[in-house]
Amino acid sequence: MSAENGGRAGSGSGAGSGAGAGSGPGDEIGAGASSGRDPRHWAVVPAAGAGRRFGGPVPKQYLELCGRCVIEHSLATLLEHPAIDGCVLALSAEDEWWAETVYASHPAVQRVAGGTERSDSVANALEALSEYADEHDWVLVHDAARPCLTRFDLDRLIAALGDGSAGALLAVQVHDTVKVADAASGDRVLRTVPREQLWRAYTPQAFPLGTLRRALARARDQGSAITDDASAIEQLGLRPLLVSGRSDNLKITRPEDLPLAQFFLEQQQEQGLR
Ligand SMILES: Nc1ccn([C@@H]2O[C@H](COP(=O)(O)OP(=O)(O)OP(=O)(O)O)[C@@H](O)[C@H]2O)c(=O)n1
Ligand SMILES: C[C@](O)(CO)[C@H](O)COP(=O)(O)O
Repeated sequence: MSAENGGRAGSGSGAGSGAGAGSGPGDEIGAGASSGRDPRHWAVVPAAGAGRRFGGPVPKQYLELCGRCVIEHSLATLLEHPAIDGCVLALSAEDEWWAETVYASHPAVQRVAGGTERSDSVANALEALSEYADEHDWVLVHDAARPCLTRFDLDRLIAALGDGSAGALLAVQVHDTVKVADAASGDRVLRTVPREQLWRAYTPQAFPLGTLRRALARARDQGSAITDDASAIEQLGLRPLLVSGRSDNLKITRPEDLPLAQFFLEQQQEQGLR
C-alpha cells in the first residue's frame, strides 16, 4: 500500500494531534461511491485504550509479541490487504509508544485522538474519514488488541459485504454452556441459556461509513452503553451478518491472553496463514 494508491499520509506531531492535516486520498480518486465508483474499504483501528484489565505500565497494544508489538500485528493484516485503501487509527493523547512502531510514518495511516470510550474513539476516526471517504464506503473496525486476525478471515468478511447496509462482523459460535448469574449475588447461577443461537462477536466489524456514523451518534444521544459497533447498528433496526471466523482471533484483555496470542501467531505462521 502506498500514498499513490490512495493511502493517506500520516501527519500531526503525536497521538493527540488530531486528524491528519491536508487533503485525504479521496481528493486523488475523486468523489465517493455516489459518483458511481465501487465502494472503497477503509480500516478504523481503536487503539486509545489504557489496558486496565491487563495492567502494567505499557498499554497492551504495545507489548512485545513474536518480535513485533501487538498493534503492529493487528495493523499488518489490514494494511497488507489489497482491498484496504487506508486506515484511521485512534490513539490516546498520552500515547508515547506509537512513534516507535514500524507504521509510525506509514502513508496510509492517519492518526486521530481517541475518546473516553471505545465508541468515542471509533466516532472520532469516522469523522476524520468522512473528510475524504464516501458515506457508502465500507469501514472495517478492528481492535488494536486483536493481533491474530488472519488474511483468510479478512477475505471472508470482505467477501460477505453485499449491497445491504446492515454490514457484517466476524464471530464465533459459542461452544461452552452459558450461564446467567443472578444480579444480587453476581456469581450464583440464575439459569442456563440455550447456546444454539449464541455467538461471540469479534472484529473487524464492517458497515457503511454513513450508517455507522449515524448509528454511533444515535447511541450516544440515547445514552446507550455499547461495547461493539454492531450493537449501534442493531439499535437502528438492522441485522448485521455473522461471518463465522477463527476462534484464535482473540482480544488481548488479561495477562493470560498474551502467551495464548503468541502461541496462536506461531501456529498461524507454521500453517502458512501469516
Ligand atoms: N477509550 C478507548 C477504549 C478502548 N479503545 C480500544 O478498543 C479496543 C478494545 O478495547 P479493550 O480491549 O477494552 O481495551 P482497553 O480499553 O485498553 O482495556 P481495559 O478496558 O481493560 O482498560 C482496544 O484496541 C483499545 O485500545 C479505544 O480506542 N478507546
Ligand atoms: C468490540 C469487541 O472486541 C467485540 O467483542 C468487544 O466488545 C470490545 O470490548 P472491550 O471491553 O472494549 O474490550
